[in-house]
Amino acid sequence: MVPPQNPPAEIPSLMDGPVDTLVIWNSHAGRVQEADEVRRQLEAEPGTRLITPEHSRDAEAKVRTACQQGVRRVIAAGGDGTINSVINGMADAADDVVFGVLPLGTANDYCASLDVPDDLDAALDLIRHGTACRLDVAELHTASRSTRFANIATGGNSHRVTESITSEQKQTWGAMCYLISGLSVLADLRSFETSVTWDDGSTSILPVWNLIVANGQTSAGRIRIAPNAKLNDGLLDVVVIEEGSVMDIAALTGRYLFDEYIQSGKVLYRQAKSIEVRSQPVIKFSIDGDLVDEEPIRFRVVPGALQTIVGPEAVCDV
Ligand SMILES: Nc1ncnc2c1ncn2[C@@H]1O[C@H](COP(=O)(O)OP(=O)(O)OP(=O)(O)O)[C@@H](O)[C@H]1O
Repeated sequence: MVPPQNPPAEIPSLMDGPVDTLVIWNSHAGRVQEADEVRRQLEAEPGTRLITPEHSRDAEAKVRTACQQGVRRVIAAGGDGTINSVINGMADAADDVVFGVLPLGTANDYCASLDVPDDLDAALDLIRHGTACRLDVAELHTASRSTRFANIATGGNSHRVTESITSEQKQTWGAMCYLISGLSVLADLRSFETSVTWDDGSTSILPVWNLIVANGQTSAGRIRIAPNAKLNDGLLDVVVIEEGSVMDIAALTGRYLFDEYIQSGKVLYRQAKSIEVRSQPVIKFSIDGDLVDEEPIRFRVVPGALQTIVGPEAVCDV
């Protein structure tokens, strides 16, 4: 990665101050069993407080309080679900509070875009010595709720893949569980008559199999679903897979095929600052297993929302 446009922020040292760093440790995350040693190291860092909330809403509340009390950085130790709980808790944090990730999740798709290494020692090293860039987050709004997400929301048939995966399957199969579950959904694909209103006011009406709203590039176990997505371009990448052929079906589960398929132009791929979606029947959207089934549903990007620790090959616009 070429150096970022904005000069990288200095990351507060773990050695600074009495309550410097809050770590949200998700003991339900897929790889948490491998992480005892890293946990010991983090707990021994001066100025670091590690907590293990039982639910994402507890985590969000704890992060919000810590930010109000002046914490200087917050680390999500978990997968994409943990990351979302932390970034929601950081929504009103001061501009200079730094966000980082220790990838304890099953797939950790957002970390692929951040270029946070899977190896936990290397990831801890990045937290200690890496640089931070101001990155976008995505926001979802319906009449009854608003929430932020870091990576990707998937609607249509694809949400049924993540919905059907249990934590036991994640522990047993790792990222492979997404492929196994994807194959089981193929027998029963549904079409959704969908209207997408874009930020320029135009509307597309389409028979949709899947609709993906992406901030990061990969989903469902590192499938590169939004290859043009950049983490600080101030845009969401919208990928619409229309009802189609057997090739479309293969594209839903084929890791490499999907890349080729997107590039073949058979998929509607567009970037926007915001979109509004309505459909018949209602498309349920999943944000890492958190289900939203209310319409209309509006997505928008929050440009430069979070000072985030990134690796050298992060997919940032420079
Ligand atoms: N901050 C949190 N603290 C405790 N539990 C959480 C938190 N965030 C999410 N959870 C719960 O833990 C489960 C697993 O979380 P997470 O998504 O972070 O890991 P994963 O599913 O193993 O990884 P990935 O989503 O990257 O494949 C979630 O489905 C949710 O029930």
